[in-house]
Amino acid sequence: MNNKIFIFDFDSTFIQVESVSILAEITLADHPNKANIMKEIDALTEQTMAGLYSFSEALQQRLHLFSLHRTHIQKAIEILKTKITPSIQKNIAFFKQYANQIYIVSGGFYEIILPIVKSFGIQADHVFANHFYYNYEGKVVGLDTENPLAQDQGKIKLLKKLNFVPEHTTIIGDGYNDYEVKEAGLAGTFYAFTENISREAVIKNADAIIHNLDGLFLLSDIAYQPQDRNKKVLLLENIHESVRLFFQNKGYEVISEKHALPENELIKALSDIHILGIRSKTKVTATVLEHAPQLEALGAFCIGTNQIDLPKCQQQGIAVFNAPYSNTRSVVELTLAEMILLMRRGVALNRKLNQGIWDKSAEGAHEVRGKTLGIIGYGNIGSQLSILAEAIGMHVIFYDIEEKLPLGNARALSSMDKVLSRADVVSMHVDGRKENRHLIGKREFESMKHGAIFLNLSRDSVIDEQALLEALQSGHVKGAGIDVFPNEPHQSGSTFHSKLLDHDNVFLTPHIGGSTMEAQKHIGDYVSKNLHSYTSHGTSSGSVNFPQIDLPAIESDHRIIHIHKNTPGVLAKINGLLASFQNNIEGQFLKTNEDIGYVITDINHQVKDELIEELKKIPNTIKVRKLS
Ligand SMILES: NC(=O)c1ccc[n+]([C@@H]2O[C@H](COP(=O)([O-])OP(=O)(O)OC[C@H]3O[C@@H](n4cnc5c(N)ncnc54)[C@H](O)[C@@H]3O)[C@@H](O)[C@H]2O)c1
Ligand SMILES: O=C(O)CC[C@@H](O)C(=O)O
Repeated sequence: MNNKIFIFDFDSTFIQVESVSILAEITLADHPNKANIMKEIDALTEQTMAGLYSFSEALQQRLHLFSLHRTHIQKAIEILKTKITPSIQKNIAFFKQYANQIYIVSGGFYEIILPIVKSFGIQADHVFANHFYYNYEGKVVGLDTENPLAQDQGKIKLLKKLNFVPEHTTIIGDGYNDYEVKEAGLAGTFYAFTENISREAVIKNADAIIHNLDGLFLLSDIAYQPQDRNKKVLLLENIHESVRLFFQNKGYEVISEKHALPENELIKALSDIHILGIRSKTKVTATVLEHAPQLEALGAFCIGTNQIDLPKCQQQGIAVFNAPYSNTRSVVELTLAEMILLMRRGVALNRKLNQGIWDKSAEGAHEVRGKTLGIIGYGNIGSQLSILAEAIGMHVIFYDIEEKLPLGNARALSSMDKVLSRADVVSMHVDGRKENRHLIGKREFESMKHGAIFLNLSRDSVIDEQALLEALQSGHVKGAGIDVFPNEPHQSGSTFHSKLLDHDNVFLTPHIGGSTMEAQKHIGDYVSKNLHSYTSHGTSSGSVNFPQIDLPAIESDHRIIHIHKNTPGVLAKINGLLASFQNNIEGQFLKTNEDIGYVITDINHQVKDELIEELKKIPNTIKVRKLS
């Protein structure tokens, strides 16, 4: 329908909330009477939106209840960008496809609305709203009252000026003033939009009630195909709640489980999943991946990715993301705590006291100050531990297979054996690569100082548990702190077995090095943002197995992703096909690694399904996706 005009309201329609309430929340943050003022503001909004009170008076009254500055407006924009109505966010492609026919008409504020709707392809001259006046200090001193939208019946006055053909005009909103446009004969259709709020006075007058944007697509004769209506996310292992909300707000369908799934169940669960989120427990094997036909991206909501078959992911064009630093500090803090506790024979004394035995003695208890800490693996965790250990008076020596800058007074030694033989405390912080399996076994424990403390908060495979047990039993190793185990249970609350249970100076924790509220929230934010950027814009930065391309959100172009085996000539074939479909390339980005090539192409036409099918037929193609 080329001549159709869609007019969208902004507050509580395009976004989930009223921007005036967010502005008030920000400016009144420390105000002693905040709660009452907010109530007054919300009541005024409600009465106006239900058509019971003068719009212009309510607008002025609300703005007088708090004092607004330019900086508050910037802050509000950042908050409101995260509060876009889910079905609107999900259908960004609709706004881009129909950008010339979509208008925003709002009693809200132009300066807030424009930066938000711009990324949906809506142009500045299609946005109508109020404008602030500022003084020289950036303080808001009023509104442009000449603007019809600052006045009563403002939308009607504006629509008269715009002079659209009423029969071709549909207005979509949650307020009585949206309905009034239809009542005045300026729009042929009014849809009450109830995804965020439903008002009796508004819905009873509507041509139809639409609970989300899908309603509009059903009722209007438009050729838009919602694209990610069926995009599904599976989150396992109790990933932070904010991740589920993030994806739901972006319009994905989310399934969230507290535990890991064994291979056979994972295979069943993945049949229609586009994004999988796991932590360290879920084993994503080649067999699992072969049964995940829709999988586009995989998020390890942790540091380690050794539980994932990364080469197989690459072969199947599945991008993998992790959070390389978000729980680093949490692991370091626990390591320090364990080190101190074990140096004081804390486990044994605590156990005795719990049995009712008072054993007040300094025997075998030492300060960590002045002792030597040997770190194996001086990566993110190892190097941060080094700094904090020095701060409490330890000497630090370390070994890493790669050349690393020693921080503070730490000293790099030329072999692991040298570190093991000189350290009072040995702490493992290597990654879980295959070559590190049983890096520490009988010989290595024997080469440690008599009475050393040993810590492993890295990966279970790194040590030979039986050898550790023997070293503890012989007293050669005085104490151990272990956070990672072979055969960790899939689910919290399960029974756990280990050779190391019930030992007097062994401090065991259920793989919680990174499990703090702070770390889990940071991990959640970081990985989910990267997963969404990848599936919606093609941005691969932060991926551990894909060539890194960092791109802005798709503006007005149509974007195609092509993933192929890294062989010569594929790009030429892609471009040949694009030309044969009469597409003009507006931007193209190619990066390769040893195995794959990753091409992102923005073209000037809507991407045809036939083109995608032809692109898939290019030899060595792994995956093709159209993004808008
Ligand atoms: N317990 C937990 O909850 C928890 C939380 C986070 C991370 N981890 C684990 O901790 C480990 C370290 O994490 P990170 O973020 O510091 O990783 P990182 O990749 O930054 O550092 C690992 C370092 O180990 C070095 N290394 C690898 N093999 C080695 C070897 N054989 N000898 C010496 N050095 C070697 C690497 O060169 C690298 O510098 C990882 O195994 C990670 O999975 C555990
Ligand atoms: O939280 C987890 O499951 C894993 C923690 C840790 O081992 C990591 O790799 O980040």
